[in-house]
Amino acid sequence: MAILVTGGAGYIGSHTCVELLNAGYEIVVLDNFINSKPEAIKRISEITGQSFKSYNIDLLDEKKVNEIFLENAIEAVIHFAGLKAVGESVYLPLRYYHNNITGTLVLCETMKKYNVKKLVFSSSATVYGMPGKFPISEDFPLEALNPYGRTKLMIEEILHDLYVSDNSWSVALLRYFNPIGAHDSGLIGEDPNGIPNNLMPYITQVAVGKLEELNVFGNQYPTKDGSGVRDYIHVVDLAAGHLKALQKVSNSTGVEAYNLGTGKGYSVLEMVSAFEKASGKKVPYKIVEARPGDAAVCYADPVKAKQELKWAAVKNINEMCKDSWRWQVNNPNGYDNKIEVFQSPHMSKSEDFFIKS
Ligand SMILES: O=c1ccn([C@@H]2O[C@H](COP(=O)(O)OP(=O)(O)O[C@H]3O[C@H](CO)[C@@H](O)[C@H](O)[C@H]3O)[C@@H](O)[C@H]2O)c(=O)[nH]1
Repeated sequence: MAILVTGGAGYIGSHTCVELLNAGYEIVVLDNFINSKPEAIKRISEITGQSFKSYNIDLLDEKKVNEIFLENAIEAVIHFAGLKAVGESVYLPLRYYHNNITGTLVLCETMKKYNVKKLVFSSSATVYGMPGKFPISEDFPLEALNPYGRTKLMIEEILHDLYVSDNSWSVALLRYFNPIGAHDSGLIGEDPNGIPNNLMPYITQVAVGKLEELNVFGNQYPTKDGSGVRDYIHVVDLAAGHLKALQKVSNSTGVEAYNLGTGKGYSVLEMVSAFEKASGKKVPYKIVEARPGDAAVCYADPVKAKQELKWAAVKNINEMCKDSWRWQVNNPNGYDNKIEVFQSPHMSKSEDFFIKS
């Protein structure tokens, strides 16, 4: 029996595949490689020393998705596949609704057809909108602020309806806070297209000399230093949370949402100094206007995941920064061309960050 991982070549998907293989699961990956690279698949095998089936298939292609279930004995699905850029979703709402919602409908229809009813869904803390108090627990009111967030919220609701229609389904809705970091091999990590939208890849690209300086979006928030506060979580901790959720859905029925965060908030300026300390690199920055739609503060109450999934994040901010940096230094162009030894003129402690061979 195998676990189907949709979007398994992506940032969180690839790290989860490594944890699944290391834990002895058989996996089958589906990815359309629109926002990911086939090289990630090779590297998952390189890290784990294991091979697995990977299909270059779009979830919208019902016939091909059906073939995966015909060819493999799928017992459960971890569903990462989806478009995820907030800003882009505002300009391309139909693309986001079609891809994320219809893709999920095709997946669930096929699962139903093959009597596979265990699903771990990649949701997001974005479903809390702009909460007024902290920490955020799973019973907070839900709200979407953009089409991307609305797709996550709508999919959560669709999965609830599915369970109401058939109580033999078992679904975990995992609401991620801010994943950063990378596998400590330096072989897989976040590989954004073009200029990064998110803080950590932006910081690492400044540190490696690809971007000139970081723009800190606002310093007038009601936070300790005026910059925005988020709950950053190591992607390997996040991946481990998926294995715990998989065990949970395998042994029960129902639909449950879980926050996957650390419960701690760090400001943008604290992240800059944590990164400088971990990497030995300076990160020049300037304060610019706040980004429209950004919350001042966002951090999780992770107690439900601890109690019900027996999961808690264990990696600290220093490990998150070190691992993000190692990935960036070893792969200055992401997966595009693997550079074994990268000599940055700015590097002070570079030997720490070369790919382990
Ligand atoms: O160049 C940058 C990028 C970000 N920030 C700030 O850094 C923090 C984190 O921003 P970012 O990394 O973009 O994450 P979020 O805006 O918190 O959004 C992430 O977290 C959400 C869930 O909470 C998800 O819905 C989104 O997809 C995901 O990108 C915020 O205070 C931003 O204002 C900067 O100051 N400069």
